[in-house]
Amino acid sequence: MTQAKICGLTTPETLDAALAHGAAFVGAVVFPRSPRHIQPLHGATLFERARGRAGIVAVTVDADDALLTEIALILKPDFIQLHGNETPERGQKVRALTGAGIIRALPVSTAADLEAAADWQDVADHLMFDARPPQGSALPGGVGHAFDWTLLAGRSWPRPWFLAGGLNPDNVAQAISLTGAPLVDVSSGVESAPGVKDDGRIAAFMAAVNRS
Ligand SMILES: O=C(O)c1ccccc1N[C@@H]1O[C@H](COP(=O)(O)O)[C@@H](O)[C@H]1O
Repeated sequence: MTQAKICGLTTPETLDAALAHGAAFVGAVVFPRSPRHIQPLHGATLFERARGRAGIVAVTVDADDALLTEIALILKPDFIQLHGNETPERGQKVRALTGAGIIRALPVSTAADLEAAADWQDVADHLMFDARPPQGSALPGGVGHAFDWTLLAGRSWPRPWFLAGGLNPDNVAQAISLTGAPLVDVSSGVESAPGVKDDGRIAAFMAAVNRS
């Protein structure tokens, strides 16, 4: 059965909705340019209710050691999601520095982009295939952009993997059926406006995943 991560949660109500509907992972985005940005201290208070009920993921973009240390000590995530230009060597260092598991987001627009997965097989606990954002995008993720899911059809990967990018309650069942994704990740597709999560859309997304 496919499991889901609901990302970019910023309120107790929407975090509770994600947990109540069975999200296996919940994400806090620590990236000031994002409309979903949360300070580690605020995130620690908010996400404590999820501890032991879902994997807590801190989404970071080329974060420096000082920020990663703050996240590790204060938010205490189960996983750090690397969503920037981090190398596998940097991934090893982030694991050692934070003690958290590693989710590596890989931007995809063509079949060649999938080859980067091999570089991460000894470093990442989970891979995440996310759409490469359109040129000029202010964010490397969370923009509701999808890639050609058929690129993943029939492929297998050395690590459990997430499908991300442009998923929503109306298309997630088709995305799972085409790709066989064991894990899916969503942010803007369960919002009513950028950064504003919607309980009803979270419920509908989870229902579609749970039916798949
Ligand atoms: O959500 C963000 O604001 C964000 C910022 C910086 C890096 C990653 C971000 N989000 C990640 O992107 C995926 C896909 O987003 P969407 O569903 O297409 O909106 C999201 O789930 C996060 O993991």
